[in-house]
Amino acid sequence: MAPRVLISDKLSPAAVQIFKDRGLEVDFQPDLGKDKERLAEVIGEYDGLAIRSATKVTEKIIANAGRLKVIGRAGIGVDNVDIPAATAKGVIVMNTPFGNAITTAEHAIAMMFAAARQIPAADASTQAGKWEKSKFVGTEITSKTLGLIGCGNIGSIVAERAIGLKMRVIAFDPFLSAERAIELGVEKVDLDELFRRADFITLHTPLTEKTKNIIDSAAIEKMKDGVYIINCARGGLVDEGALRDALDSGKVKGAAVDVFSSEPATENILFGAPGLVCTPHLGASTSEAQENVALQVAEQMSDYLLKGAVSNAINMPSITAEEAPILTPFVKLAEQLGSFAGQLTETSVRCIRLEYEGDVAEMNVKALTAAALTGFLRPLLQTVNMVSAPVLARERGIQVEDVRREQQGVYENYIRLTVITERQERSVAGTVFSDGKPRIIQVKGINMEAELGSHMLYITNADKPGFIGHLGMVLGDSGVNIATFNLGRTAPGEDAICLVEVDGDVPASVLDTINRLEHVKQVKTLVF
Ligand SMILES: NC(=O)c1ccc[n+]([C@@H]2O[C@H](COP(=O)([O-])OP(=O)(O)OC[C@H]3O[C@@H](n4cnc5c(N)ncnc54)[C@H](O)[C@@H]3O)[C@@H](O)[C@H]2O)c1
Ligand SMILES: O=C(O)CC[C@@H](O)C(=O)O
Repeated sequence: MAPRVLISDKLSPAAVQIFKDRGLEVDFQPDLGKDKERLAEVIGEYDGLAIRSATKVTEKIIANAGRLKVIGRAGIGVDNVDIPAATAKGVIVMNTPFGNAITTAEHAIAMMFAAARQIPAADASTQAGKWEKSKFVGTEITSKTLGLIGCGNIGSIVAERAIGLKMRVIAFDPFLSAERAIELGVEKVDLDELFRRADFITLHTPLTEKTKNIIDSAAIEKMKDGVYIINCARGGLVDEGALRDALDSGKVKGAAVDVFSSEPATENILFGAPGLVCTPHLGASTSEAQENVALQVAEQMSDYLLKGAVSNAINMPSITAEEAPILTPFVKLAEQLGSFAGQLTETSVRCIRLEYEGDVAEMNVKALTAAALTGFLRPLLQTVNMVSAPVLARERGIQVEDVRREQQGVYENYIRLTVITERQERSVAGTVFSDGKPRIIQVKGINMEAELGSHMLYITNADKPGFIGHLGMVLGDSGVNIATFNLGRTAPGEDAICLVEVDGDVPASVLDTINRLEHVKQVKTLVF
């Protein structure tokens, strides 16, 4: 059955066409996102949800989304999605980080001019027939200092444009490297210096605990008299009450605001303030940007739902469409190794170590580690997947390590998973042969070569004559058919392991009989 996608916001119809062309079923209901109750009722029918900013994907929506695999945000900010809830449910959240960056940067520049020259007020006055030339004396921007708070995708485009307009650009961004600053032609400064020197301040950060109210009354106090503030990033970065006071007093000469602490902002403390220019979150609203983000989100979601390729995900390592088929057998192996170890682990786990050797060490090991953790946690948590597993492991205090090495032994690719508990270390290793099938090649340091079937018997025993015959008789007498039989031992007469694939469940009474056979130390059924 083709995956089903719901578009619950006003996305460009280009997205609908892409989904259809890629063979997905798509429902385009551009106003559904605003109706939380209805969305919660229907979301269970979909594998994918494509949104802009009007749809709030809350914990409740996610709880009802039984088959949802991916949420695609046609835009940058994902603050309308409960990411922890999505991650815990194993739902990938992806955005389109570049599709609207130029358009939003252009809006910030337009808003800077609009505030500096009071264009909206002058327009309203002129169209009202007032011709108030002397009322609208503006501020020239050439040679002025523009202070950027946040110099990522959008901030750096704003910087380039502002430099083109002959402004001096200074930037505060803890993650901006000295080299990148030089490349952009911006001067990296600390926040206080930015407040002290900037004639215009523009914000381009996400809203986080650190950036919330980054411009408050104390910050405004440090700024030049007559400064201009532009916010086309997120409401909540600026304390609106403090900005209102500063506009009323004239400390801030103008402010251009596209985003508000509460949206849709049908009323706001800023409205009516002198020098204020507002737009209703229009930063990304050009036909070009909307087309870009819609096409991009539809391609990304289709790639994931159809091929397992992951790009621009907030909560999952990327997997390209090219690498997805190459990675598939290794994902299966990593998941099997995790599952094998998880089913044998009964005490609390301190650390899981993944060692990747040979060709596989060159692959996307983040994804493989996520697959191994998925397999490991599945015996405990049925709904875990590659998205939720790393977070769930962390929440359970499990330290996860991965190591990559060149080929060490005979296997061209080799993955070993070691579980370290309070009591012991247990390793299981595997490889993928050229037939694309994963094999278990080592258990607790004992070599063997086993393909895992859906039902396996794991037996540890002493390597003594007659044991295998007895085991075969117990299984045969109980009507349990053996599909494959794999053996390994440390040395003749020493510790041995049997991995037996059987056709179906082994009743508890049969396990009990095997357990009582001479030389058996442990017997367990494993399900894959
Ligand atoms: N108005 C709109 O319609 C619209 C459109 C697109 C994006 N946005 C918003 O614009 C913002 C920026 O988007 P972007 O694509 O440039 O994001 P980005 O991730 O490329 O850049 C954000 C920058 O902020 C920096 N940063 C993070 N914490 C910081 C802090 N405490 N102080 C200073 N800098 C900090 C990061 O290092 C990064 O360089 C986002 O909030 C996004 O949601 C708004
Ligand atoms: O979809 C929009 O119009 C706004 C998008 C913007 O806020 C973003 O973060 O990308």
